[in-house]
Amino acid sequence: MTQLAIQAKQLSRNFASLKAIQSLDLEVEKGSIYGFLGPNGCGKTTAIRLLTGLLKPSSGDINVLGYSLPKDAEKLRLNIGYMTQKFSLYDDLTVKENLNFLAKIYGLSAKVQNKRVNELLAIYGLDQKANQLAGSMSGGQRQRLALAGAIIHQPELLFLDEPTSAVDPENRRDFWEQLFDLSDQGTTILVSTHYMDEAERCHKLAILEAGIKRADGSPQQLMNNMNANVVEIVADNLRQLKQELLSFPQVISAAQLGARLRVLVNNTITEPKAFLMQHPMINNNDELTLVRPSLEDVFVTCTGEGRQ
Ligand SMILES: Nc1ncnc2c1ncn2[C@@H]1O[C@H](COP(=O)(O)OP(=O)(O)OP(=O)(O)O)[C@@H](O)[C@H]1O
Repeated sequence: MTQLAIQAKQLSRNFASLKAIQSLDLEVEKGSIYGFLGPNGCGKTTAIRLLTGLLKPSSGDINVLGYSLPKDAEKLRLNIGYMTQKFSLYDDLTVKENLNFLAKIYGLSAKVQNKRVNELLAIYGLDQKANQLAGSMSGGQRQRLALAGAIIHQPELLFLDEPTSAVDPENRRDFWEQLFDLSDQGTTILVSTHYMDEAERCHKLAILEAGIKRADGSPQQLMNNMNANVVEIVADNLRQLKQELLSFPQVISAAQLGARLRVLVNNTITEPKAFLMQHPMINNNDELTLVRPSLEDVFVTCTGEGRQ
């Protein structure tokens, strides 16, 4: 039987009349990397704060690592790590002082603290920067320090809220390698993102929109279960063609990618290429190819992002 690190049932949180999270059901398996994918304001941070016990739900049940929240939030605290969007670092402390400070907060003994801090400085390539003020470091270095701080006490479960928003693609790639290392060592990771490529790296993910879970599963399951087929068209006058195609109710979205138009056609249409060929703006010389769906296509089909 799969063991769950996180289970939430019918979880909701309102801020006055705003429904930030609505009836969220969630299951995160131990040892997995689980993603929350969604645009700004969809409720990712609110969901994470509920699951860490920092915020009380308006209704619903939460169980994290066997603790019932919000009742057992204090007991849960030592078993989780939380890297916030703003990387909660002390800019006027050095790299090493930041880690030592966090080690003390988590109650590490002096001997363990020294060993753990040196180990983390080495793992995250910060040993040469140990005495530099955190405030003077680059985005990538700050991110690595924030991660080191979040796992100083070797938590079983790690929450990361948009951890790569402030770093370049190379640092993002390296950061994900570090997450896979932690996952291999048994840490369960819940990470929020608005990047499709990051979501694709997760074992499973939930797509959130306006506080509602629109879909969940592994990236492959989500792509297999999509309710649309994807056709790429190479033709003249793609901008006008796009507008024309969007007037068909069967066309979920059309997006220009350089010289191609990527069109999502509802799968109630069994022959999507033949269906599109009927349009007077498409002629026999134009190239129409049925292509594999991407996670972005899934996102577009299950949220309101499509028809614009
Ligand atoms: N403490 C609060 N008081 C009132 N409204 C809040 C509070 N916290 C969040 N919200 C609102 O709840 C909604 C969800 O916000 P949340 O920060 O969870 O989204 P998000 O997906 O994490 O977005 P972002 O990536 O921009 O942080 C937003 O409309 C936000 O304004």
